[in-house]
Amino acid sequence: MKVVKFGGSSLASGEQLKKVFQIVVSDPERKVVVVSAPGKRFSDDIKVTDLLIDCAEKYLAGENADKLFETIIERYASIAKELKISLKVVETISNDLQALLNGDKSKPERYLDAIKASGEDNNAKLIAAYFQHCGITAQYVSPKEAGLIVSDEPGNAQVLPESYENLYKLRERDGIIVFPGFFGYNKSGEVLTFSRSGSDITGSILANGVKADLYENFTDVDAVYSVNPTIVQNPKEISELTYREMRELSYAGFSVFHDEALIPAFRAGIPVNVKNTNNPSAPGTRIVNERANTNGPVIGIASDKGFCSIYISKYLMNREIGFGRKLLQILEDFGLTYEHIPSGIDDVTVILRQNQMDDVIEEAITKRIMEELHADEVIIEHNLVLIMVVGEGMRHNVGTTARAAKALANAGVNIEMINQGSSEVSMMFGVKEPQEKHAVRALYNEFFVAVPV
Ligand SMILES: Nc1ncnc2c1ncn2[C@@H]1O[C@H](COP(=O)(O)OP(=O)(O)O)[C@@H](O)[C@H]1O
Ligand SMILES: N[C@@H](CC(=O)OP(=O)(O)O)C(=O)O
Repeated sequence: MKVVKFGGSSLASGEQLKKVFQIVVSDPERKVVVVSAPGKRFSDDIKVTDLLIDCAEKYLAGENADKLFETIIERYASIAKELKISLKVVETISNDLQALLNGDKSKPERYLDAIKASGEDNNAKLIAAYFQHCGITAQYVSPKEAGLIVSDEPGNAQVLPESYENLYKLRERDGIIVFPGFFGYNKSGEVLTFSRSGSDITGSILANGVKADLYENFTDVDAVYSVNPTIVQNPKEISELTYREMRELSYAGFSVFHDEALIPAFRAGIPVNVKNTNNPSAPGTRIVNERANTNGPVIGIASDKGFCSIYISKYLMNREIGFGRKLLQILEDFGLTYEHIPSGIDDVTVILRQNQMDDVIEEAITKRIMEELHADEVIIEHNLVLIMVVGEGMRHNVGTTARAAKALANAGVNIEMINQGSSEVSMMFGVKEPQEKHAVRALYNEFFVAVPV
């Protein structure tokens, strides 16, 4: 049995849905189909999820959102018209969304999650109707009915272990199951979404739950490329990579597959195959436990914006018991999560996602670190990009860091921070935002284009 997930780009129009149908029926093993909300039809288009967020925020602010509502319903209606299916399903979608928008707003985060989730939920209903219209046995299955239970964290839910046993029962159903991605229900029956792009996570959870032989993730590119194709033109395709490599690359910007979507499939030993809806005969990229071929130390280079660093120096920091704990306690008091902590003898840098910070928080943190930890210096820097150079081959290869650092130096890129050693399969460089593309291209050139020395 295979679980197949289609991303928003594969479901953006009726024409795309016809391809999806052909892909599903061409292989009888494709029994569970996980779907996102309609995505972008062209580069300046707006994803339905983004329209829904905008609409919900207008409702919360008491502003008029009639135009947005119409735009959302029109997305579903145009798909239904293109596919020549009954417009009754669109009427149901319209009524459901209106009821949700008029619902309880006393907990805005939960309200927002319910509206966001409706994008996938309604699309799954529409797609099940289309599959039935095409004459196959297909049914929409709600995550509630299937028992996909998640933690109580709006916009960032995590699957709870009991879900897997519940989902195993889906194996007994006849025909194709069309399952909405991106959300589950907490124990009290409230809707909660995963983080953005989280339909990949649903697919992986279902693959684990039904003990699938393969989790196929259909998107709009032929493969996972060794570098973001919007930064380097026609980059090298990756045919096979490990869960570990993919986890690190997707964490650091390979948006083609959600970083949290690896774990459920990995735990059940289910391989993942990233494929192209627009070119389904291409083999795509396989994500597996171990890979055989190691063509050089590096398999991919990823980069992600939006980080800041807190640099703290204090003479004899290395001898002070509890310094790290007290520092992290201060961050915890502000409800902040951190990403990395590279350190020296008398200095430590904490890297955080910048969107958690503002001027007031930064000032308060600096004050507490200076006063409570008696630091000599505290400097907060913004607009950092983290570049991750990843490859299992780095475990055995000497000199990869030197090659990377030299390539960056030759390209005139100033390295703000290096973190190497904690992970055996990656090294990380911090650079300033304007140097991102330049730095990524220099590294790509070193490891994939130039002849290695
Ligand atoms: N290394 C990479 N390999 C392939 N695609 C990448 C990579 N990094 C970023 N991407 C982007 O990810 C996109 C696919 O992800 P996404 O837009 O979320 O698709 P979907 O709509 O199928 O969920 C590609 O179109 C590409 O622009
Ligand atoms: N629609 C949701 C979830 C998702 O996975 O979407 P996509 O498959 O288009 O990345 C989002 O935009 O976040």
